[in-house]
Parts: sequence; C-alpha cells; structure tokens
Amino acid sequence: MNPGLAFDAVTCLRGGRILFEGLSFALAPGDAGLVLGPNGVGKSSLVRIAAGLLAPLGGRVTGEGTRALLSETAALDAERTLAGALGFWAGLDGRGEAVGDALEAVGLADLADVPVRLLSTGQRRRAGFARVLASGAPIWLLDEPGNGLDTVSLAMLEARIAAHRAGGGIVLVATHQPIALPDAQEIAL
Ligand SMILES: Nc1ncnc2c1ncn2[C@@H]1O[C@H](COP(=O)(O)OP(=O)(O)OP(=O)(O)O)[C@@H](O)[C@H]1O
Repeated sequence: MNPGLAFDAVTCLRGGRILFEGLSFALAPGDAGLVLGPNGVGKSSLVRIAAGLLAPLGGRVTGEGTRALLSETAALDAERTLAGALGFWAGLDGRGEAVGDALEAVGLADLADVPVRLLSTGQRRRAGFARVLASGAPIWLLDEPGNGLDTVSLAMLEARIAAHRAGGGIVLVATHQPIALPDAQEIAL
C-alpha cells in the first residue's frame, strides 16, 4: 500500500459561509503540505476535512493510509497519567509498546506518571505529538503543531517531521508560526 492524500475540488462550508472552494492538491510519500492563511480563513477546517471529521460540501478526499491528527485539543484523558492516556490510544492500534519511545522522542519520559491535567501548555502539545508518533500512521495531520513550544521542542518537532518524510511518510501542517518544512507544497487559503 502506497500512502497518499489528495483533495480534489474540495469546497468547505462552515457556519453558513463558504471558506474555500474547489481546492485541489496531492501529497505523495515523502511530501509535506503547508496550509497558510489568516485567522479564521479555514486552516483548521481543512485539516478536519483531511482527517475525515468534517464532510466537504463538494469534491472529495482520497488516499490510502491511516491518518493521525494533532489538533488544538490533545485528545488525552486529563485524569490519566501521561503514559496511561497515550497507552489508551496506542493500545487501540495494537501499538502499546510504542509509547515509551514516543515519550522519549518528545522529551517527556520523566513525566510518564504525571496526570495529563498537570502538564503545561507546551508539554501538552508535545504529549499530543507523542500520540501521533506512537500511532505509526503514515499520514500526519498537524494543526498548529508548534503552538506553545519552546525553541528546543520546535527543533525536535521539525526533526521528527523530516525523519517521517524521509521514511516515506506524509505530513500536512497548518500553522501561523514559521516551521522548517523543506520543499513543502504551500496551500494558501
Ligand atoms: N463548529 C463550527 N461551527 C460553525 N462555524 C465554525 C465552527 N468551527 C469554526 N467555524 C468557523 O469557520 C471559520 C474557519 O475556522 P477555522 O478554525 O477553520 O479557521 P483557521 O484558519 O484555522 O483559524 P485560526 O488561524 O484562527 O486558527 C471561522 O469563521 C469559524 O468561526
């Protein structure tokens, strides 16, 4: 199976307004898409459509391969320990053993036993990214992945994305912040 992600003439309606219309792009293994545009233009909506959480008004999304989403909400149970919350999701994919390495990768191994609700903003963001890493999904959908990250963590994120692409993974990033994403396809809304 060759992963891929393509938008074919996708139109997005939200809150009674057309946010974008007839949007097409295609990402192949190793590719990155960078979604850019001002506040409220529809970047998060585009990522949600790519994740299958929001239906487009028109057009279609195609592509093979599982998709992992990092969005504003980390989607981790606040009352569980960090390792427990990540283990819940990874376990659903039969990848419970991947949690330890993911926590190491994002520099949170020391906080594995801390409840998610006690994490700082940046730590929570990194925890959300650890969930993506642990998923093993070939397609990463990252909505503002750099939010709240310090310089070291941003460099970690960029390095992990580069390694993912080098291994044939695909990434779609929506962001305001500058992020190193060499040769990314710009998707300007
Ligand atoms: N659940 C919803 N119901 C109705 N309208 C919504 C909903 N979520 C978002 N919108 C509207 O859709 C528009 C686009 O929102 P979206 O979050 O996709 O933009 P964005 O480009 O990601 O913004 P930002 O840069 O501020 O994160 C906004 O006008 C917003 O109010």
